[in-house]
Amino acid sequence: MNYQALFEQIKKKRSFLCVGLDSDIKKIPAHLLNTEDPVFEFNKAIVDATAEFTVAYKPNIAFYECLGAKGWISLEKTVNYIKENYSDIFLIADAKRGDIGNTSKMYASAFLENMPFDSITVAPYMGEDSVTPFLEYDNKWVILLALTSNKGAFDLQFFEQNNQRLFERVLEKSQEWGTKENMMYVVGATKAEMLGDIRKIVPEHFLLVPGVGAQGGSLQEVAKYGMNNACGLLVNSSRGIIFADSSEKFAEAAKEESRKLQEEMELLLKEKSLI
Ligand SMILES: O=c1ccn([C@@H]2O[C@H](COP(=O)(O)O)[C@@H](O)[C@H]2O)c(=O)[nH]1
Repeated sequence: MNYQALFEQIKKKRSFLCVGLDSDIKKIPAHLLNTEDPVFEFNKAIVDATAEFTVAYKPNIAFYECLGAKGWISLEKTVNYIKENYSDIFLIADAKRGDIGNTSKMYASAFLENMPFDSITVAPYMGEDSVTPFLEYDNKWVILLALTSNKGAFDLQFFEQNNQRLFERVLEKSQEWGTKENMMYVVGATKAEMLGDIRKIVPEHFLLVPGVGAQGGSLQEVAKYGMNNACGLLVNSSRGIIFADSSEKFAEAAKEESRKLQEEMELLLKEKSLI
């Protein structure tokens, strides 16, 4: 999916919601645990309930790889199900990979070639040769960690030299590697006040913004400082949607939570005259 197609999807759905499939086996409703593949059954129900309100899904790979081979099978079934049934939805592998070039190539092949992901999150700290192998695929995206939502972001990402903070250096330097057509950045919703500074460096790029919902970030603040003329935002909520309820009604609850976020997003898109 290219930049314009993603913006078209946002306008069509009146939403810039990304639902995070952090499908922790320990939190999956009990009645699903005696099915053959509880994680897949859970994801399928969540996807069917939320697809009308969302433009992207983001399985966090940790919740699958921790289950070994079984987890990889659940992940593969999930992403194939989404691509087969909701082909317009943007798929993000939240894998946070990046290694020497030779190894990054293998990670890129795993997620962008052998699985139908549109994008993968990548850690930038090994530099250009660790990132560019992910950029070799047409219509696929790298989502580079820039300013993360967690407390530990203050340990390194605000380190300043020559009046430039490390996350700003990441934003600036990486523009030599990719473009707004194949690179996005992760910026945590918990640091929405930094979005003004971030937009000075990357005014047009899409930003993947986790941290609303369970981490307490504000959707309104994110839109206020981060929205651009193509929306330029994919705002993720994982636990706040998928674990809104732990009973047999979990999918209805997820639908309701994603509907609420979509309705707020519709208002924000209207305020900016994008729809
Ligand atoms: O800075 C970051 C980068 C990634 N994440 C991931 O996003 C989701 C957030 O989940 P919630 O349940 O909505 O808090 C999760 O997969 C994180 O690993 C992030 O939160 N912050």
